[in-house]
Amino acid sequence: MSKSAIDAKGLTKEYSNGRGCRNVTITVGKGEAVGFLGPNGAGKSTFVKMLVGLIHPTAGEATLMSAPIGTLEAKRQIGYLPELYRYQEWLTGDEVVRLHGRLCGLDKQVIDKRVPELLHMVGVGQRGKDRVKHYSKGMQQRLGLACALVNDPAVIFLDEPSSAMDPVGRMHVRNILEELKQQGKTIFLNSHLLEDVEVLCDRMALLNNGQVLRHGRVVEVLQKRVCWRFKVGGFSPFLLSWLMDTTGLSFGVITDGKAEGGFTGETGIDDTVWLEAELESEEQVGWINTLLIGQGMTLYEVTKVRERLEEWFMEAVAGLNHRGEQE
Ligand SMILES: Nc1ncnc2c1ncn2[C@@H]1O[C@H](COP(=O)(O)OP(=O)(O)OP(=O)(O)O)[C@@H](O)[C@H]1O
Repeated sequence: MSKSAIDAKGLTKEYSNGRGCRNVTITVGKGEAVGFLGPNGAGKSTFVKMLVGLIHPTAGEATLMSAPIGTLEAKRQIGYLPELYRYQEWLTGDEVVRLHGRLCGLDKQVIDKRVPELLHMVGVGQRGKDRVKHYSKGMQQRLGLACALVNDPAVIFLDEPSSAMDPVGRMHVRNILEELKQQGKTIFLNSHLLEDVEVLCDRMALLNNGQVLRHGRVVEVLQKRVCWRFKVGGFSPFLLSWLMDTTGLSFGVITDGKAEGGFTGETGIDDTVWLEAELESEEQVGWINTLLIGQGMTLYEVTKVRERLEEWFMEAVAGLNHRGEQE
């Protein structure tokens, strides 16, 4: 039995206008969470639609829990929350989830037990008695999550699951996904919320113009660049250029409020600042400390700052020829 939940080889969908998703090869282990990132129009939804069997690939192949995509065997094992899907607005929330349960072939006893539990879990609760036409967009997304989970799937595909939600709703969804991951579910998350990907996902792939540009384990991607911050007193612009010349490193001065007592660079009214630099090794920290103290500065604090996924993303897509939705 394969250890991978998703195994795609050269999966391609070329729409008649030449857009879509090209030659994507990706393996996701059982119980792993993977984040699929990319600018608007990069091909994320297209890739997921192929995996869940909604559209046919024009080339390549893939399996889900060892079953070829598009087959009933594969579909039985997945849950799918499409992006901003509109549910039957004449039904109540409770009826919508029950309908999904029946479409999945669940027994009535299972549906009777599971639907109220799910509505409670996703935060729809008693609003499940209201018609969907009275739901906000965020509430519809909560309902969609309940629908996606009704068959207790092994692999869950979520396309921007909390894009219409307020911050409290987003945190709620993140907690639900963390809980599902702890239960051993495989999660495939398309998201622009990089913080969610950073917190939740083991691995990530970055798509641009339909192709995977970068991929890797989230911790490894984020550990490649490590910045250090030094809080120093007695600072002056002259010392900054001296420091850069001596070390050959580039130092930034943080003045945007992250530092206590920002450096104005003009009058030296407040000479306590945070200096930030990307270092090649931890050994350089001691060397810089010695240099700073040697120049008469007071060293208050040294901290390691991991790169955030958001910064990584901005850097990865900067300067790219991203076609997006343009001609
Ligand atoms: N049915 C279709 N026919 C033709 N082109 C399409 C179709 N669906 C999507 N596209 C195009 O394929 C490309 C990929 O679209 P897709 O929706 O997969 O991107 P995405 O990464 O999910 O974007 P977003 O982040 O905005 O949701 C886009 O250029 C889009 O315009």
